[in-house]
Amino acid sequence: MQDWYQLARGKTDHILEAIKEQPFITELMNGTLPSDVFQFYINQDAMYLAEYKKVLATVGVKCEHVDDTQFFLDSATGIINVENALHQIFLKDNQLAHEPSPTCELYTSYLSRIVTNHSLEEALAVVLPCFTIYKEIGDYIQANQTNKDDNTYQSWIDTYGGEAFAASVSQAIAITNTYAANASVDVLQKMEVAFVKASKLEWMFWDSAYNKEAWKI
Ligand SMILES: Cc1ncc(C[n+]2csc(CCO)c2C)c(N)n1
Repeated sequence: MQDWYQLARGKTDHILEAIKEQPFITELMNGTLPSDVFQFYINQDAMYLAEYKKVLATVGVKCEHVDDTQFFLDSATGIINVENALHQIFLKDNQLAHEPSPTCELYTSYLSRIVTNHSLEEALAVVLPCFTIYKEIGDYIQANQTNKDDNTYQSWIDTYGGEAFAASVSQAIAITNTYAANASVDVLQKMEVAFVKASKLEWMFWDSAYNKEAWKI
């Protein structure tokens, strides 16, 4: 029998395929992504992560089982360690922006609204693409690149591809599947909407970085 994640993942095939074709991803894989574009991304991502770790901590607090709570609190702490290390390598303090782009604002606000005002099941669904899409894209880049010894962005790629990150992604999927197994048809429908929308926002986040998205006014 198909579990909830397999079903929801199936609804996002077109989004994953579109992400793999984004110039941000192809140029990151080739090592040709302009450094100012990557800087923009890392800068926006630092602001995204500052919100996302609070979102994960909130999901943890809402979980019913102590192990699930522990998982999300550990993941929130992990962000501070792992992602900050990446930002230290790639983020240049001299030209830091402090205003989130429209897409960064939209994504973090959407996550926060669902996690704060909606069910635990929708909260689990909305935070999941952040784990699963980075895992799929990390693995995709590692499998298709031909320049592992000579890519400026290799430490970013290796953070999300490979085994260490895989265990945490599997656990996030398993927890979400467990709660989905007891959810009503109505809640399952809402979980799918949240999962698909967050997946689209992952596409938009890379797109907005590539185009250095600014506020129109
Ligand atoms: C926009 C955006 N989406 C997802 C990630 C990846 N990510 C951020 S926190 C986390 C969970 C624990 O590490 C993961 C996988 C990112 N960096 N930026």
